[in-house]
Amino acid sequence: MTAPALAFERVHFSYGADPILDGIDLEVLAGHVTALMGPSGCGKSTLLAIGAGLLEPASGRVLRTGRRTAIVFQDPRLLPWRTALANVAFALKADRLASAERRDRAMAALASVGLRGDDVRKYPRQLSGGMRQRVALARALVIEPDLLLLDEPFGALDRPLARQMQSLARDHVDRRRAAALVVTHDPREAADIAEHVAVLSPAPARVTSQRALPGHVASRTEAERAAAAGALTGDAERSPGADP
Ligand SMILES: Nc1ncnc2c1ncn2[C@@H]1O[C@H](COP(=O)(O)OP(=O)(O)OP(=O)(O)O)[C@@H](O)[C@H]1O
Repeated sequence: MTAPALAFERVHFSYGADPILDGIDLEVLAGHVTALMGPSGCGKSTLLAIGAGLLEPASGRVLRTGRRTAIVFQDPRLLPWRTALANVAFALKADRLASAERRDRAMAALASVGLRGDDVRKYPRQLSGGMRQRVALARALVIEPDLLLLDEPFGALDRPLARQMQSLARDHVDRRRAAALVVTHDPREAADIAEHVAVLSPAPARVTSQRALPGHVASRTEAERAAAAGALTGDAERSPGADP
């Protein structure tokens, strides 16, 4: 039995008087990627922020078993006054490493997302949107998180690069037996990266379906991926409030 690395139990949340989450029950398992889907504005980013401890639920519980959580937002949120290298190295600040060690790890994380040479010394404003997003992923992975929360982080990237970044996140989950919760609108992306998929209803959101996809993503055949994407599209269409 795989243990949950993150569990939401009857989580409710409102922004002021607007109820957004209406009793979310969801488990994110160690060693697995869980895709989170649902219509725009239903509360997916809000749920991720609660999972990261950035927002407090109005009621319900959030259980986290790992020590380290990293989150990558839709927009990269880099520190504009630091270079790409310094942004990534800064994430290791709490680790009390020698500065040369911090720098080496940050360089390795940047190399893994394809940033090398002069680019690592550039400031965020000097990088393309896709490069900034890759720096944000490097900053998340460099701390070797037990829990990785990704809010559509590959949207700004072209398809081959997006796939490369997905597989980096996937490798991290497999290597470290980390857990990942990944927001996506794309059933095909979910079928390519996830073991589990949860679909939320429009706000105030509940989990309307949860589906385990067949096998490990690495051994999933093209036909299985296509079938899973088709089933997920069906789930989304049957979700209450979905466009007819
Ligand atoms: N800080 C905030 N204050 C007030 N309302 C907010 C705030 N952040 C988000 N909302 C509202 O809460 C609802 C859920 O937003 P959220 O960003 O969590 O949805 P989402 O499912 O991630 O959307 P999308 O798929 O479009 O990114 C939306 O109606 C949004 O306008």
